[in-house]
Amino acid sequence: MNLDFPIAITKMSGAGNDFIVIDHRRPLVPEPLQPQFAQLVCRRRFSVGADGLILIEDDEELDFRWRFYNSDGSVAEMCGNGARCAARFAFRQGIAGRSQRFRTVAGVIEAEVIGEQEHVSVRMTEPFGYRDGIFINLDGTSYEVFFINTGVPHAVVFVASDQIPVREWGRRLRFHEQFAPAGTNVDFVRVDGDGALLVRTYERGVEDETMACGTGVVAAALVAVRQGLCESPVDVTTGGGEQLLVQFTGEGGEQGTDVYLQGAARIVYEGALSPEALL
Ligand SMILES: N[C@H](CCC[C@H](N)C(=O)O)C(=O)O
Repeated sequence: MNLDFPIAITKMSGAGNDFIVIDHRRPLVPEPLQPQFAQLVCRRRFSVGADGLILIEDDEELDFRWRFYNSDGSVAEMCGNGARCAARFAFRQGIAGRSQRFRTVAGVIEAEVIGEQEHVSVRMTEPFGYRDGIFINLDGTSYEVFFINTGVPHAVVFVASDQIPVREWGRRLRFHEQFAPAGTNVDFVRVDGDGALLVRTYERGVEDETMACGTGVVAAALVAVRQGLCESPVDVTTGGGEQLLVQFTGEGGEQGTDVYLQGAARIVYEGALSPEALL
């Protein structure tokens, strides 16, 4: 790919959901090449490796806008963990202050960079499209599957144990006709006695389990509250073992409003891509 190397990148981790973030206010990768660029740089072991690519760009009225690509090169409307990382990056680069507003395909995201502990809180887009009463057989047992869009589509399944075949069951639901043609992310949720959640997620566009999914833990919390299984604020342990906090007003489901996601957004390293990162 004939680009203007070296290309400065920042590798970030939002609770184990990892991203390559690039200051793209000076266009470096032509738009038609961006999906392929995302696939190549997100390829683990052969390149940087990540669940997604975030390009930060100027916006006429907001602090910035972003382009978000999954590791398979597909564009996603929103990414909760990626939004937290983008806000931390923008603050560190002087692109925005601690309180920020930026544009995504799903809508305008408000973010707050909190203190020095690398924590960021983002206000999510209003959830919509809540569905229940979908029963799907997974292991000889019929599970009720809930659906809600928290910026991207999510199917939510409550399980008694988190020791389940996330990749196998996740793929079956991700491609299930109930969620065609857009497909969906899939969240497997165990509710603890104290009303905390453990959430393991199969992500559309990564096509594997990720260590955390921000819109996924929000979907899980909204459905769990709607089902009377817990109350906001909801502590969530993610598949990678890190903690995220979801809080909102209202009864959950798509009646959840003022939805916030908070957690760490870590800067892992800063570096520069060489042309060999795209072979
Ligand atoms: N893979 C998702 C987008 C990223 C969501 C996830 N990483 C998050 O933190 O919300 C999709 O294509 O719908």
